Amino acid sequence: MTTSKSMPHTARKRMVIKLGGSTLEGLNEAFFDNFKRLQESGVELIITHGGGPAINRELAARGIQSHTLNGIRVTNEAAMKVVQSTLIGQVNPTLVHELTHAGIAALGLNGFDGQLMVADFLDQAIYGYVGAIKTINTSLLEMLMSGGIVPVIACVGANEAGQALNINGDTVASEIALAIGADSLLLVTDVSGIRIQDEYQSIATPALIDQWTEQGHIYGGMIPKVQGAIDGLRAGIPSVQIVGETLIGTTIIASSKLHSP
Ligand SMILES: Nc1ncnc2c1ncn2[C@@H]1O[C@H](COP(=O)(O)OP(=O)(O)O)[C@@H](O)[C@H]1O
Ligand SMILES: CC(=O)N[C@@H](CCC(=O)OP(=O)(O)O)C(=O)O
Repeated sequence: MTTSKSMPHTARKRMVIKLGGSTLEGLNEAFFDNFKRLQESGVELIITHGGGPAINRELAARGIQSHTLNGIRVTNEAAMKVVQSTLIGQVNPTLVHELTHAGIAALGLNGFDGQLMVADFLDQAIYGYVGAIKTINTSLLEMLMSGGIVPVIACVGANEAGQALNINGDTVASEIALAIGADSLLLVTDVSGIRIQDEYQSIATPALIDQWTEQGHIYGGMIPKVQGAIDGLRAGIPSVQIVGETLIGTTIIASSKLHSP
């Protein structure tokens, strides 16, 4: 991905928080209050979100088949329309409303808005209408954050021809975090981190994650999450965590950090 890389930012901390579709419907006021407190303590926030369960419901209601490959939805033209209308038309405004209700100035966005996420087909023959991000309009995000507005980003990209492309929410989160030079990335999901043989792991390294994935302990929707986490970490995001609604979970650290004295 190339990106209109942001200028080095001020001393304010920046955090990207991705809310998984699996959690969105169960989040309460206390959860959103955490965000308000973070913002009040001077942290600049960007929220990104998925919406897998809501998309599944809409697809089922219309009798449209879809399946996933390594946690990525193989998206045909009909499914793409449903993904676009569900994420942008339903999930995003609901979340913006909840944040507004918690006293946070929030603005809903998707890849079309201000060319926020320009994408190409990832591999049309395999995945159909799935996008890979080419550029991110970081200036737009900078402008909003400097005005105290929290961007709330739906994971729909647009190609140069104006075709909507479906991008996994975890991928969007890590790419946005990288592009704006976030100090930390939080992937909030319906489990308290990575669970291996019934035990939640408080720490994971890329090497362990590779091993767990090969052994089949990490599968489905956890795959793009750990992939986004590792890619982000390797590209320079200082802290990446996969957490549940209590915001406690697995911290992923580079192996070198684990072994350094
Ligand atoms: N090792 C693992 N630890 C925890 N969850 C895992 C693991 N492997 C696969 N999963 C699955 O990943 C799911 C989270 O991914 P997903 O459903 O896509 O969530 P989200 O909507 O938050 O992105 C968990 O609910 C669980 O079913
Ligand atoms: C390409 C791809 O996989 N897109 C995802 C986008 C939504 C998403 O990521 O939602 P979660 O956060 O709930 O997983 C999908 O169609 O389900």
